[in-house]
Amino acid sequence: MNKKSVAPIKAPTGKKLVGAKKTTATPAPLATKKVTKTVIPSKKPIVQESESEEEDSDFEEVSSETPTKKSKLMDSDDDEEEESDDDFNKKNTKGFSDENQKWLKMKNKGEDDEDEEEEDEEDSDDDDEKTNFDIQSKKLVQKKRKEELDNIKEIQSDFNKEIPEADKFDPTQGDQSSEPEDTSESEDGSDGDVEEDESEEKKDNLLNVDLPMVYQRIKDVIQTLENFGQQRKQGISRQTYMDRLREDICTYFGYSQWLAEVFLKIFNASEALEFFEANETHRPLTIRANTLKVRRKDLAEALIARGVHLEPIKWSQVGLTIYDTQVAIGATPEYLAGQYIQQSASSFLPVLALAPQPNERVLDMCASPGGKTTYIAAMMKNTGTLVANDVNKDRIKSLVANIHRLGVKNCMVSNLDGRQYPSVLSGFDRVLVDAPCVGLGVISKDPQIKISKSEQDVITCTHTQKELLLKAIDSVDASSPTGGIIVYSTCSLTVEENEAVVDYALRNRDVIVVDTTIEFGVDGFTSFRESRFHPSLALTKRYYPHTHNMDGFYVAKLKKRSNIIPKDSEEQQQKSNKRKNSDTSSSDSESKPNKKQQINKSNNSNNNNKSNNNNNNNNTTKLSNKKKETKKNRYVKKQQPQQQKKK
Ligand SMILES: C[S@@+](CC[C@H](N)C(=O)[O-])C[C@H]1O[C@@H](n2cnc3c(N)ncnc32)[C@H](O)[C@@H]1O
Repeated sequence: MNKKSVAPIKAPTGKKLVGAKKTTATPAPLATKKVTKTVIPSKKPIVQESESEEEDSDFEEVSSETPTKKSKLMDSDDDEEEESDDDFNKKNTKGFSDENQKWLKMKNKGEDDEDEEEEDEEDSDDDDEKTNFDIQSKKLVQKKRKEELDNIKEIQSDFNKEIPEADKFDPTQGDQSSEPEDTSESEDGSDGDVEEDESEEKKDNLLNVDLPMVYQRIKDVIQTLENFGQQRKQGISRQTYMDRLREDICTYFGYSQWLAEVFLKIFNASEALEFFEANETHRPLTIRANTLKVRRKDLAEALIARGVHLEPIKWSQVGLTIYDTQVAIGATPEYLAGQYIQQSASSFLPVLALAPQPNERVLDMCASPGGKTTYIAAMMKNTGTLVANDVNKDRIKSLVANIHRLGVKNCMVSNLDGRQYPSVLSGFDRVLVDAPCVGLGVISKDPQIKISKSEQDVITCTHTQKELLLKAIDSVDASSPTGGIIVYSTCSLTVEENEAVVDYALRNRDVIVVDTTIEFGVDGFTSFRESRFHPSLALTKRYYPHTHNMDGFYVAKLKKRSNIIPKDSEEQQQKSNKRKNSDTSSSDSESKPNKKQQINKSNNSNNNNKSNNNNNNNNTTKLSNKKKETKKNRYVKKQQPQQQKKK
């Protein structure tokens, strides 16, 4: 399978929903007034409206279980497997979108299931109501389609306008930017009135920008960059074109210079444009059926009966994309009964990679508000022990509410800094680190990110992410008969927050990168500008709004090979250096680290390094702080029997 070309969430037409190449229309830019109407076409999904990764934070938290007539609640101990789409096709439902008809067949078509018949009889009273609903639904669909067409016509008339040759970008003619002049350098910065005037002037200027012209120039410059040899103006450097492009991206889409540059480094110019455009539209609204309470097909039938147009997410056994709905998705009896949770499709991925098994010990280190925790519990079939942790006390409330509402019974919640973990509890079979991040994958949900985030935010996050990941690894038992697995994920896209963090873990712990087992996604970077990462980073996966029609995401799966913590790792050296700096009384001779030990990371390598690691244990770096030394040695000792047990 061509992994890069898979579009996992599709519109019922089978076309990718997002991707500027497919349409002549351009997305509504931040500064435009004209093209602001968001139309939900009849066969396009409803979009996610929440402002963050908190899947159901907008929803009322109620834990009552109120099964409806149509929705058969499963006993939470029910051992039934999640259904395949084939099973689903055998079942029936009132038809909605054409695509739904393929997937959910009409009732009473060759069904011989007695229960179904009984249920049909019961439901016959509802038929008139449903017919009425069908008519209303069709009218709504037609109205929306008309609105959509009108909107597209409006956009097209703007963007098909011929750009006068004189207005096109000519790098030989100096600065022709149509964006406002930079008035930030005020003559008298201390005068508040002057500043206010200038800011008003800026706003006015922004509204006067000829956005269609800027957009056309973005396309022209990209075209030139793609055929640079033939199309460049003589003597004009690629950098000049790139600078023009960045400026125009900032003007048109409203990004800070820094952030536009970040994405122009990650993507080539035309892909960057697709990415920026995708961020102007929301991702489809998706829900996850809670298999502790209901099967996806039963939930789908119940929701369809309420006037919800939906489709299964093809690559998931529990996901549904909502295309249109007559009812509030966060207030149906099925929702209140905990049969589903609103969860972005990308949020399924780390849990699929983690693949928790029944009866295991699993830690979700950064768990609130619990979208992934509750999915993990469902995959564990409410058995074993699941520990859900979050440092933020306020967010713990929504975590606990979701745990209750979804009927999770194998979970304990802790409110700690994840970095405390191995010293509080360890020996887990699997750990998920869904790390706090800058959130560059969720710009469509929170457009403020375009201007609010800075390089410093990335640096701060990266630091925490590295520490959390190392502690997550230390919390796992390498000799777990079923696991020894760590999954690291973020909803951000910088290489610093993703591949660089995993590479740091490879250099500091005895772990290897393994396949996520998710069949789609773009391979992680093994090199990025001046950085070089371990080749196995290609096994990690990136997800993009413009490629996969889901929030930007990163997923890496690690397998722990031994419980040994190299004493001369970068991490230890950094700690040691910190201590040296902070404790002037400690002499240099006391705190010098050992020579850096290289761990052989090759997946095919034998365990030669094991003896090195063991030797290294006796070679513990001297610590200036006695207390810390005692604690650390205790930890190493605690780990040794596990290492022996493994062999
Ligand atoms: C991306 S969100 C997690 C989303 C969650 N996994 C879900 O699926 O619903 C990151 C979480 O990490 C938490 N967090 C931040 N720093 C942390 C730390 N040092 N230890 C533990 N949790 C932390 C934040 O409070 C936030 O809830």
